[in-house]
Amino acid sequence: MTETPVHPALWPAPLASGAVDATITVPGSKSVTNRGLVLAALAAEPGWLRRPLRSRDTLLMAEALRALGVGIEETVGPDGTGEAWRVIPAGLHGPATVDVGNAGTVMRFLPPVATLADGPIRFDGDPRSYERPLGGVIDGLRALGARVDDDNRGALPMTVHGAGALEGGRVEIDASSSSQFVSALLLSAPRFNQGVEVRHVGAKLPSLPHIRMTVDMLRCVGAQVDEPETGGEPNVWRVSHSALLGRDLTVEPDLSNAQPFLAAALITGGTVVIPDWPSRTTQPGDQLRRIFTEMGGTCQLTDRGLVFKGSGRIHGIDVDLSEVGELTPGIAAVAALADSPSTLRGVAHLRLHETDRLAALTKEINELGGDVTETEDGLHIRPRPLHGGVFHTYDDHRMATAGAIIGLAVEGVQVENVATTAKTLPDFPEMWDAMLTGSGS
Ligand SMILES: O=C(O)C1=C[C@@H](OP(=O)(O)O)[C@@H](O)[C@H](O)C1
Ligand SMILES: C=C(OP(=O)(O)O)C(=O)O
Repeated sequence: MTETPVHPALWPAPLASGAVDATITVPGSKSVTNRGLVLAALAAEPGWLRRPLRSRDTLLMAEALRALGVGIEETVGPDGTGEAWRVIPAGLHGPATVDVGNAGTVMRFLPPVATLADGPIRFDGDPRSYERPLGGVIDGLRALGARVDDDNRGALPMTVHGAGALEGGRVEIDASSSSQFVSALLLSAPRFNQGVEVRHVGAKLPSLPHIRMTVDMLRCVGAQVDEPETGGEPNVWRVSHSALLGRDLTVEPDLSNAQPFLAAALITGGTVVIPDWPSRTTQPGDQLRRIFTEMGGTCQLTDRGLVFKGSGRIHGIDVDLSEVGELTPGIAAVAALADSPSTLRGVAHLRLHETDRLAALTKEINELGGDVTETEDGLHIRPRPLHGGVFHTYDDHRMATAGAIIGLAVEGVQVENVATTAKTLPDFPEMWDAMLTGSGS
């Protein structure tokens, strides 16, 4: 047998030697951390963000807010335990430049904030950020009274000419390509002179839990929000003009980043405990309890956290993932190892995520011997025996963790650029090793 060549940029994904048995402390949620930073920056008084995620996406958000004049001090919490960020709001100033990297939350949530600054804010980012949809935010802000120069028409790079205030009011947008358009306009709306009424006019709206998260977090800092789920008009959200409170917020663990570890329990017939799994949350990752149970696991919320066990069998699944699109790469990886076919639906918008995730998953799983076809809005996955090879990641953190999941069960998988996991989980390779050697936290 010839040895698989090892390339420095290739990470040999460890093969599981048996059932995993580990407790994994998962760092804070990206989505909660970045919303928390924006809301704290817009508040009328200082606030705390405890157990924030420190990763590329959240450090870019913090750096951008600092560039606009906000104070963000990294420190230990008021009771001396754990890491915390003290956020000190200030008048927002331009000129400034914001690097969005490839963070959807930064490129969408910050342009509305920039309209409140007193000068031009230039937005730029990774090459992929130029291809990700932003039109709903740009057109929405223009309709609300902002001046935006988008040389790339509806995409980055662009300049928001902050005028120190924004009129706000009613706006219609099509958010079918990203729920983040709605979240973006709502998050800054308490600071618009007239607040906002956002009406989504597209055929579908992905990632609804993330919009619920926006509404919940706005209410938590004192904002007045009317929304469809508490008796409001369908597809319409209203946020009133008001001052925001500076709060002391503890960030929940990132349940979407718990996914690869839960998948490891499922694949190896082992047990993984995730401490501090919230009993009530808007995070889409909470739906893993249902999805991975249907795929063969069992789970229980206990005092120790979520206890998830694999049964040694992995079943295929037919599931609409439109609410939880960011879970698709991890589910596809597990489905490729299942005992029956899977159909993943409702995720056409993933073609414009960090990479075209539907094309990337199809190509990379098939190159390992799999049988995946793209549909109009998802994937058909027919499990076949897989073999080793390079799993390319296209600068997509969730492709890297998907490759690691497959590598648990397939010898010789090498994940290209595993460092891309730094977007939301910088310590992933170390955490993965610790899980497999039984030295998990
Ligand atoms: O608001 C958020 O924090 C997010 C919303 C979703 O975006 P899309 O609606 O663009 O899929 C999700 O995929 C992304 O990872 C995080
Ligand atoms: C889609 C994702 O990220 P972003 O916030 O960049 O849209 C993701 O994390 O899966």
